[in-house]
Amino acid sequence: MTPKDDSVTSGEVENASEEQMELTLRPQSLSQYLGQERVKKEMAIYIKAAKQRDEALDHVLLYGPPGLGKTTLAFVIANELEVNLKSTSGPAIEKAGDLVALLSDLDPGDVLFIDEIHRLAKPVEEVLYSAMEDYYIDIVIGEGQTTHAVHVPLPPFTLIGATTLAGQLSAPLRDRFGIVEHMQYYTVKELKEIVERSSEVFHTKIAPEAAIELARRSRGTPRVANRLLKRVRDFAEVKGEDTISLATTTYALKQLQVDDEGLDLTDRRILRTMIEGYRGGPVGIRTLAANIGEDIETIESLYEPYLLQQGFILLTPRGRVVTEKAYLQLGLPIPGKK
Ligand SMILES: Nc1ncnc2c1ncn2[C@@H]1O[C@H](COP(=O)(O)OP(=O)(O)OP(=O)(O)O)[C@@H](O)[C@H]1O
Ligand SMILES: [Mg+2]
Repeated sequence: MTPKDDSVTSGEVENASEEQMELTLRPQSLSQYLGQERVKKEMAIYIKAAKQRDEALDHVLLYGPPGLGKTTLAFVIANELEVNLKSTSGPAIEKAGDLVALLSDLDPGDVLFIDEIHRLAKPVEEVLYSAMEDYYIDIVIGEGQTTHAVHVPLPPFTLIGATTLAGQLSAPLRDRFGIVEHMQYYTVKELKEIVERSSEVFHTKIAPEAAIELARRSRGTPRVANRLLKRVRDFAEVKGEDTISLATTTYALKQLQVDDEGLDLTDRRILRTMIEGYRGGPVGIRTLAANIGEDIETIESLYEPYLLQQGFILLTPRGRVVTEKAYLQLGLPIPGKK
């Protein structure tokens, strides 16, 4: 089996139909946006203050693992500010000129959303510094003898940057965000509400205990919860159930190879490789990535944070090590214990 086959709980968007699903399910306002209570409370205050002063909201950096709702929140913020949002991503802005075009097209107070902001090209990032700090850009036009600098003033705007790897952001860029919000994994209770809201949107019914089970096994991630819900709904439909039951949910999750802690094949492969190949670690990220055939960024942004948060692995100065909980989860004997 290739690593891509087990993407059922990966946080990344799989295809166009999933993107469509996300659009339909996306909350529009802060009140519809479930969970992330601390982030919401802070943002509500900053948004209100900016509106009262009739100023652009300070620049916002949203960071956290994939599928936790960073893009969704950026759109919600723009809605709440009652401004337009232009959306792009780090790798999509190839030249400084592309950024200038985007920025000069904004109306005062508008939001520019840059996803994967840690992947901006350096020259583009440098242009962003003065744009963020003082709302202007200096660009050089022409070649050789005819070059001259042009000073382009910009409308006051809000940059919302999203990243799964805040550690890869340069200090000067990071420092220019007045508001930095760390997105947390959702609680089971919050995910249950998300599952219930999504099933309403899908016009399906789900038993409360089935919703809890899905929530428990969704790696704290709304995108995963929605995706599992969709698959479980298929199983229920084929069985002719009109309300998704707990039994069908458990059965479907088993077929999808999602275990009782919400770990998928890749999670388990990571733990197994560390245990069987490296006596539980420490293992460096490169070694691990090469062994399981995933790229480093995916392991660092997607798999590792959840395994850490759930206490299956620990980070030590010499690399990651597995904990006893990992042995127990895989049903393997703990070394040195009878
Ligand atoms: N707070 C929430 N309440 C309800 N649904 C949510 C919430 N956050 C996210 N979702 C759902 O999860 C989906 C994924 O969220 P989103 O695309 O915003 O994640 P992301 O953090 O931007 O992920 P990535 O890092 O991969 O870009 C959304 O389409 C939405 O349906
Ligand atoms: Mg996103």
